[in-house]
Amino acid sequence: MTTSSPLIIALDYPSLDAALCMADQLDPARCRLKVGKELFTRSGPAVLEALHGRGFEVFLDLKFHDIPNTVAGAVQAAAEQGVWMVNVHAGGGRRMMQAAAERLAAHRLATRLIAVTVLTSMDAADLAETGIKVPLDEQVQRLARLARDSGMSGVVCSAREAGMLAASCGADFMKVTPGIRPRFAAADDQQRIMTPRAALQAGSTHLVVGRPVTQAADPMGALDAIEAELSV
Ligand SMILES: O=c1ccn([C@@H]2O[C@H](COP(=O)(O)O)[C@@H](O)[C@H]2O)c(=O)[nH]1
Repeated sequence: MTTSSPLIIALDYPSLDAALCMADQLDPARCRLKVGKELFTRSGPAVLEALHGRGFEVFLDLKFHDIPNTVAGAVQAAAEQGVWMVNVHAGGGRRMMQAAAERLAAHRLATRLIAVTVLTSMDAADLAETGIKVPLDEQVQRLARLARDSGMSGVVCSAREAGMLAASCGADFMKVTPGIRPRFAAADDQQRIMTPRAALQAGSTHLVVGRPVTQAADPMGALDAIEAELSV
């Protein structure tokens, strides 16, 4: 089932059972689901099969970052398992991203392919410590343009950069934004955060929400509150 909702719920759980317990409370008409490194490393492709069987579109968030041939093979493997979207790190460079995009095209695989710019858990000081001395916004802009020119359908960025990227890369270029924090939620390890409503208004095309829902005392109540905020 496909949905018009911008919400992608991050199933960051240590077991398949825990992830499915949450998925069974959710509705594929109301959100997509994200499978990340912890859950996939624990459960493998079985989790994709289980979520697809329940009608969900799945974003496989493994952030591939390796030599072009390796990443192209990994992206192909993900797409052949029917995921809606998969990602790589834009820092892997043009030839890596192009190889991945070309592999999908060569096999007529319609999975969306996007690239991570600067992790939402990082601030300017974190970035500088890695040796990147330009302002954080400028680095996000540079990587987003490189991703677009290398055949990506969009990027992962924070909602704070979504407006800037809508102007430079176009409204249709996907701006998938984690670091979404409703007013009732803690920031946790996220540095560049925004509320759901502000993120959509800023130009995010998709909102990734994990702990504010999955770790809430009342997860469905938290999701209802987020949806209510978005529909105001
Ligand atoms: O820059 C990035 C890229 C990916 N993520 C992932 O999104 C979710 C966010 O979860 P929260 O619990 O809402 O913080 C998580 O799975 C990350 O791996 C990101 O946060 N930032």
